[in-house]
Amino acid sequence: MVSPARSAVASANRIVVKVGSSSLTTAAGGLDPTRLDALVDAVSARVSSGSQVVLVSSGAIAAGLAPLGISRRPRDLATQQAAASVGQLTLAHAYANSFGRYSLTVGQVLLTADDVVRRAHYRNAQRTFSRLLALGAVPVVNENDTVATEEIRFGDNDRLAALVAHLVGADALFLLSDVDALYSGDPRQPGATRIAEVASASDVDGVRAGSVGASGLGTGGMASKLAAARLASAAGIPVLLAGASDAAQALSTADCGTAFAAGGSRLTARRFWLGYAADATGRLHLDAGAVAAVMGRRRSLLAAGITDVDGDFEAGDVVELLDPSGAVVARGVAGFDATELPSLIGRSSQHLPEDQRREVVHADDLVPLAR
Ligand SMILES: Nc1ncnc2c1ncn2[C@@H]1O[C@H](COP(=O)(O)OP(=O)(O)O)[C@@H](O)[C@H]1O
Ligand SMILES: N[C@@H](CCC(=O)OP(=O)(O)O)C(=O)O
Repeated sequence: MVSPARSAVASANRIVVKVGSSSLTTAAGGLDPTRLDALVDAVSARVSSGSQVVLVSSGAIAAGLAPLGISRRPRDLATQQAAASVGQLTLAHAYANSFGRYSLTVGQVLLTADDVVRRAHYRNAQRTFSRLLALGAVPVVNENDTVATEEIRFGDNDRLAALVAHLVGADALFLLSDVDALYSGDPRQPGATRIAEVASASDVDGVRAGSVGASGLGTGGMASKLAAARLASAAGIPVLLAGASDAAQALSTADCGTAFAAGGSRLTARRFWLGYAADATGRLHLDAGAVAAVMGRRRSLLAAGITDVDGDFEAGDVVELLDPSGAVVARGVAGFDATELPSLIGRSSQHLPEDQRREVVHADDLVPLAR
């Protein structure tokens, strides 16, 4: 029987397809036109069957290496940026030509983390995607590597793709890679078994996901794909993780790879931003009672349940909420400046001055995170 996640992915109307560097390049480095064309064939077939597709493509750095005479992926940011600057042009040109075979027009969208993290930018990006799709174009997205600094980088395109999937209101996310599915451990090691369905977060509890891919060209390996799949699933979007060489099958019938079910209902743009996209500037450490109240009973966080505070934040900033073991369990908007809290924490409301008897994080501004 086909799982609900798999049929949701197969019949999704608006989709985001992410492809990794290792699936677009030759062993010797540089873009592989045959593989790029095969991907475009599969995406174009999905478009012609009525879907709207946003393509998140890595490969700029990899594509820029050969023209610059560099033989291995550089480690320093400046050379990565130079390679991306050269390679992004090659990549965009290759997509424009390849989609042109189907009379499809592509639009290049290069995003920095700020475009997703800042609310005004987020809405601006939403408008751009919406208009591009309405006009029948295929948006081709990448991180704006040339200007992204270490501090503000998304870091990997798997996360970027999950964020874009929410941003455009996608019905499914496809993560296409050089491996055909999720395995219980790195498939390069003996004994790893293939996982076809992930119905809930606990299904991947025992999975060992490496952070370095086989090719050495991409970033993040399977660990970043798993994190992205969790993120999308938490946002209510089902995910198919499949081999890029199976793109035609993945995008038509979805009967390959690993299907991740959407967990829960779709978060509103604001709650998704709060929980997963915004930068957190501080941390509130909670006692066990406070964790149960905010996570289980969806209550506001009161000063009485906070044991410690760190970071330099102001009321209105986003902070992380940690359980007694130090794990981040939720995020929310602080109701106080960091400097006000040390004299309030651990005290119940009736013992606080009247003007400070309010929630530290209001329930409406608090997003429990998926495990
Ligand atoms: N549990 C796992 N399941 C599947 N692949 C894994 C796992 N752990 C590590 N890997 C490795 O992750 C690689 C995919 O990551 P990567 O090469 O960075 O992909 P991409 O370039 O598509 O983003 C696979 O080739 C595989 O060797
Ligand atoms: N933005 C970078 C890709 C970063 C990245 O996540 O790569 P990958 O792991 O191959 O998806 C580039 O275009 O080279």
